[in-house]
Amino acid sequence: MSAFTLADLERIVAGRATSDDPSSYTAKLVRKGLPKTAKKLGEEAVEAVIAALTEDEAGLVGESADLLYHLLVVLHLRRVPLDAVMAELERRTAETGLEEKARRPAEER
Ligand SMILES: N=c1c2ncn([C@@H]3O[C@H](COP(=O)(O)OP(=O)(O)OP(=O)(O)O)[C@@H](O)[C@H]3O)c2ncn1[C@@H]1O[C@H](COP(=O)(O)O)[C@@H](O)[C@H]1O
Repeated sequence: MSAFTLADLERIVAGRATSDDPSSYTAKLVRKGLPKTAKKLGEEAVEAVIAALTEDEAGLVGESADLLYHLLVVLHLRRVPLDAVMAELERRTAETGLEEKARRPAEER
């Protein structure tokens, strides 16, 4: 399992957002502003849907990575911390009572 988390990528995006490094795609995207970045997120979502229906696992993994990255850039531009999204997911899971079960190792369930 990868040790890399969305929180790691959120920190990197925040750092690169104001970078003057011409190679930074994040800085380029952030400079375009929220409307263009949100539109790009929508395009990436459509590409992920198409990949889910027509591509192999590697294709879907690639499009999913693009989608999550662009979502993080939109959240950054809206100044919404990823943690707020995770807290909402946690709140919903707590309502189902499945949270404890998910945290316990499979053999204990
Ligand atoms: N995870 C990503 C990531 N996923 C997708 N992309 C970029 O998103 C773009 C999407 O590809 P498209 O073909 O749809 O778009 P494009 O034609 O390249 O660009 P547009 O002109 O259409 O916007 C590609 O250029 C990808 O490089 C990403 N760019 C950066 N990151 C990560 O963000 C961090 C900071 O990156 P930099 O800002 O580039 O330093 C690093 O950890 C990177 O790995």
